[in-house]
Amino acid sequence: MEVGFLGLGIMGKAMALNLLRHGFSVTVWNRTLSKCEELVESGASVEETPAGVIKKCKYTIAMLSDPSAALSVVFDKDGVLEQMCSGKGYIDMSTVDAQTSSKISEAITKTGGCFLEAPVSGSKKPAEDGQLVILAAGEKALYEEIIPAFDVLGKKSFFLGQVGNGAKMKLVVNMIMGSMMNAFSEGLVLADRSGLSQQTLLDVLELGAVANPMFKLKGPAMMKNAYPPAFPLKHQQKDMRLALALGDERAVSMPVAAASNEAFKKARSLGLGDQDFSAVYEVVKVAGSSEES
Ligand SMILES: NC(=O)C1=CN([C@@H]2O[C@H](COP(=O)(O)OP(=O)(O)OC[C@H]3O[C@@H](n4cnc5c(N)ncnc54)[C@H](OP(=O)(O)O)[C@@H]3O)[C@@H](O)[C@H]2O)C=CC1
Ligand SMILES: O=CCCC(=O)O
Repeated sequence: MEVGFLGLGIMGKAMALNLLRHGFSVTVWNRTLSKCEELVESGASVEETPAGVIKKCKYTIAMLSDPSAALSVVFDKDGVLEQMCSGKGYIDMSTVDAQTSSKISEAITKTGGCFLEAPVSGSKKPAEDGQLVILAAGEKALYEEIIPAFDVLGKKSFFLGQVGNGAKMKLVVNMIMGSMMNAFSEGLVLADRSGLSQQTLLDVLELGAVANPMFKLKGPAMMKNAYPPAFPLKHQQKDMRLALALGDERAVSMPVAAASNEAFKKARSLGLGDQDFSAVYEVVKVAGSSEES
């Protein structure tokens, strides 16, 4: 199967490499074209524009940073729309809001092409290992056609109905995850300031009802103040912001998420946006220092 791939960041690179490893013929494009080199060494072809990729491939996947990037790659000069037509499918796996996804869907559909949104749960390692959870919505026929690629990229795919439902599901999941990361950070600080071993806290958490892969994976690095980026903090803050906007729309009060968003914003303002989202721990630590015992 031949697929195009737009966006070779942390996730896109891992996903495109995975497709290549599984025998897919992959044509890539990235805004910073030099990032395509590693993919070429692994057998990918390169095009110089998103339009070039669309022209060449029946199916094109995008994995871009945020709504503005997702829109720009579709609507700008040399973008997706210039070559989109009947018989082609566009699958946007970026995390965006439902409005962005619907705008892209409408434009693609007007050309006769098919659209699927398919954001993912799971980070750098699951992307490398083909263990993502795919939250698809949009054109069911395209979903069925692209399943061979989803089977390589993920351990489970959900089809959630109309465009927007995948985006919303992803934002709800990441809103919960961002709030959990803040609560976890507060717990690490509280344990430390109470004279408890943080490692013992991790061991206790691991055995109880709140055990989860995120605490287990991130905890040891956080204890060493290390935040190698798997999920950049700036993207987690974008997801909190978009989830809060969804809450505004639906009149859902989300004080925990709102407070977590503030902590992520503060972390960004301190220059931690490109670190892993667990770097919010730095903000929680400082906030926890304001009253000395
Ligand atoms: N990292 C993670 O754990 C996960 C991330 N996601 C989501 O996946 C998406 C990608 O994340 P990730 O790979 O981590 O992000 P990165 O920041 O590593 O990569 C972002 C990609 O978007 C491209 N890009 C940014 N702005 C533009 C623009 N204006 N025009 C064209 N291309 C642009 C970048 O190009 P360039 O190289 O030129 O900067 C790069 O290819 C995001 O929506 C994120 O929320 C979802 C699940 C997990
Ligand atoms: O959007 C990023 C999600 C990261 C994860 O699910 O671990």
